[in-house]
Amino acid sequence: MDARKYVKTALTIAGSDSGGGAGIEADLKTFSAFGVHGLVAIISVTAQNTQEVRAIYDVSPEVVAKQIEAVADDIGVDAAKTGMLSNAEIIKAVARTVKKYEFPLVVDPVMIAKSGAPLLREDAMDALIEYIIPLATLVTPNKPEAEKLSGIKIETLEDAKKAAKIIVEELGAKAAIVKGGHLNLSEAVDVLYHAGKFREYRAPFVEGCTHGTGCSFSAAITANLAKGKGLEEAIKVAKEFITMGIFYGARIGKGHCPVNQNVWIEIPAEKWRVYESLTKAVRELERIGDRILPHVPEVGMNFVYALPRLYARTPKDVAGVKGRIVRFGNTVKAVGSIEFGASSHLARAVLKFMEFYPEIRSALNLRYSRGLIDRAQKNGFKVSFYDRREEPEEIKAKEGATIPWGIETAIKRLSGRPDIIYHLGDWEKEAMVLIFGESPEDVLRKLKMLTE
Ligand SMILES: Cc1ncc(COP(=O)(O)OP(=O)(O)O)c(N)n1
Ligand SMILES: Cc1ncsc1CCOP(=O)(O)O
Repeated sequence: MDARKYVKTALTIAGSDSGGGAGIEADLKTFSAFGVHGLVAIISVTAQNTQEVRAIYDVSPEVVAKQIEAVADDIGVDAAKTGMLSNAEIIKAVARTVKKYEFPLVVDPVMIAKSGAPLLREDAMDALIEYIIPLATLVTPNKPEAEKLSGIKIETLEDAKKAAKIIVEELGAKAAIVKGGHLNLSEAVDVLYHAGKFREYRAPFVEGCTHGTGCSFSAAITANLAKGKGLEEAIKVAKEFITMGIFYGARIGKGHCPVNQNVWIEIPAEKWRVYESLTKAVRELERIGDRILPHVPEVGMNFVYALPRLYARTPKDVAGVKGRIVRFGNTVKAVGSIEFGASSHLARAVLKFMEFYPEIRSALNLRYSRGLIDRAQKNGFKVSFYDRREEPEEIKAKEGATIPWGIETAIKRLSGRPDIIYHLGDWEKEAMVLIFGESPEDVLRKLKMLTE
């Protein structure tokens, strides 16, 4: 078996961003997120952070060409992209060199950094149009870049379509996608012109981090082309990837924070870890069910585990037992499967707790009894409580607000992190004890100490 054919490679010909948000660094992280081996030809070193570009030092055109040849001749390139190309001499060297190979080439016509610094010299624009655009499988300009390339003003979606068509039919690219991030529409709409047809890609505008979006989007398309996807499918995946990367952006630095490329693999990986760990813990709970039985509330129990704090925002990001855990003969039993979004009450309790203590991601509920609280205190657990009768009217009036209010009240009442929070109930509300821990195993450990 020749395992080499299963490893796909993508080459980025671009500048380095010392802040790790855009350029080569964003491209490599994106390639990795798609399981593609990344190759590089660095054209420029920038001293850059989230606020500014402090210096630019271009590599010689000869060394740029040598980098491309070195990797293409030995390793092979399944797809490539260009980013910052900086000057006309580098542009000509890149064009001369890539022409010798047959890989698909995605061109992100980088001109100006988000911080406002020019990354393409004024006099290099003509060279970009003359030498690079005609070699492009796809060009991925944003609005200002598309305006420069096409020579038309873009205000509407129709203008974006015209610009994409000009880039293909007049400048010679095979396809062009004009990104709608700057278009003041209610959605982020990108317009592709390819094989004589238009196609729109839509995604909701999300609040988040945008430094490196152009680089990461074009790198995601390149990685998917390297994996053998067709152009339109590669763009569709890249659009999902970038929307997620912006939403879960890495909030670092004081300026434009960068896209989070890791999220594409980290959320699915963390979801699996959460699922596995909770499944094991629920099985163990069922195994020791006879001693849990007296503590099962009338409404049943749940056992939850949230994604890490960066990704835990709503109950959908918290796994729990569908249908809860109930009394079953002389033991307890999970009614349904473990699913994200299966819990409402406990999920909201954990999400609120994580705002104060992000490491506390798991919880379980029991029927309140004075005995349990006494045992908790004897075991050295930190215990706090809230009184539903003290709940302010405006919180009562808001759907789903009682539990977060109660958890916050109980946390603030205590100095230090509680292990257990209880409340004594109210009219038609059962008194309840909530055990919190870093993981389901941690919660189980506390539960075992309480119920021995
Ligand atoms: C080295 C380097 N290359 C490209 C850029 C552009 O990145 P950014 O300013 O975030 O713009 P988009 O990539 O989002 O279009 C850069 N800053 N540095
Ligand atoms: C009613 C209730 N109140 C606190 S925990 C609990 C039971 C579990 O509820 P959910 O399944 O919504 O987490």
